[in-house]
Amino acid sequence: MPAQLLDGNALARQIRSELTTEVAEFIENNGVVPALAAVLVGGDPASQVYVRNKRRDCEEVGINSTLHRLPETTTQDELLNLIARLNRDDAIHGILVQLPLPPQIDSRAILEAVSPNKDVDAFHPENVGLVVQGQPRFLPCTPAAVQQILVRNNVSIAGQHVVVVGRSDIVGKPLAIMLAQRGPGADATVTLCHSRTPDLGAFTRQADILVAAIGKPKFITADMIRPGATVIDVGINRTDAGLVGDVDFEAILPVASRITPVPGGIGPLTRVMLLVNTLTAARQLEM
Ligand SMILES: Nc1nc2c(c(=O)[nH]1)N[C@@H](CN(C=O)c1ccc(C(=O)N[C@@H](CCC(=O)O)C(=O)O)cc1)CN2
Repeated sequence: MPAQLLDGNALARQIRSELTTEVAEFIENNGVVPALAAVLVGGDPASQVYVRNKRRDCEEVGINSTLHRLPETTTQDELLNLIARLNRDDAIHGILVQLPLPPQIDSRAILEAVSPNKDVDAFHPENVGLVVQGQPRFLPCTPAAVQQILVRNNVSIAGQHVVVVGRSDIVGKPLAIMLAQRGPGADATVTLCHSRTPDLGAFTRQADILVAAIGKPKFITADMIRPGATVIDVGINRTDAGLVGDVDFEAILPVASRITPVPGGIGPLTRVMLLVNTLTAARQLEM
């Protein structure tokens, strides 16, 4: 039997509908509309699509969004000035700086300049530290999307062996920590693999749940999957053949028990988690 598709689009729709109610209640109780400021530097076509979609999602659930579009030549100081202004603006609850930033800008310095209370991507070191300590203010969006797709599809995590391939600051590292935490949606045994892991297949074949977050098209092949495993594909690679994930979807379909598609898997849920964090930020700031 082919693997069950874990449909990120359908789940994202469901969570947006839940959020629409929660946002309306928040507005009624506080007389304030949650607001996200999106910062887009340069003309990267994919980033433009992601930001446009994030703003459309905001509109759907009743969150205000503003777009700060800066040219490719923006300097570090210009961007820092904008962020300082958004930090001070009481009408803004969440700040999103779309990555990647142009090479003249030190991304780390920019992400550290965002007020931790408005850091709805959870990239600020203070928020990373809180995630590590199991006391998150916000959960990072893509790792939270992976956790939600598992939890909401009743995939057992506790006691399962999760193998995460990819050690990025945005996905692999925080996800490994979140799934290994004590508590609901976690309690997994986690192995974090990366480009220097020898005999990667020997690790991935032990996975009850395999998460691919390497950024290489179709890198995970069918022989690397334990029959019956759940496969979560975080990759979004633009190739001549279109948008493909990090796993060889067609070949893995008959081997896995569940799999996320690309597109339509983790991507749309990542955007939903930004909405969740923006509402959380508004609740915390308007308390
Ligand atoms: N500030 C941030 N920058 C970036 C992040 C992030 O979480 N915060 N992650 C990625 C890009 N990203 C979010 O910004 C993102 C990528 C893709 C999708 C998505 O919905 N993908 C769709 C396909 C859309 C398409 O046609 O390209 C899907 O998978 O179905 C959402 C968010 C880097 N930057």
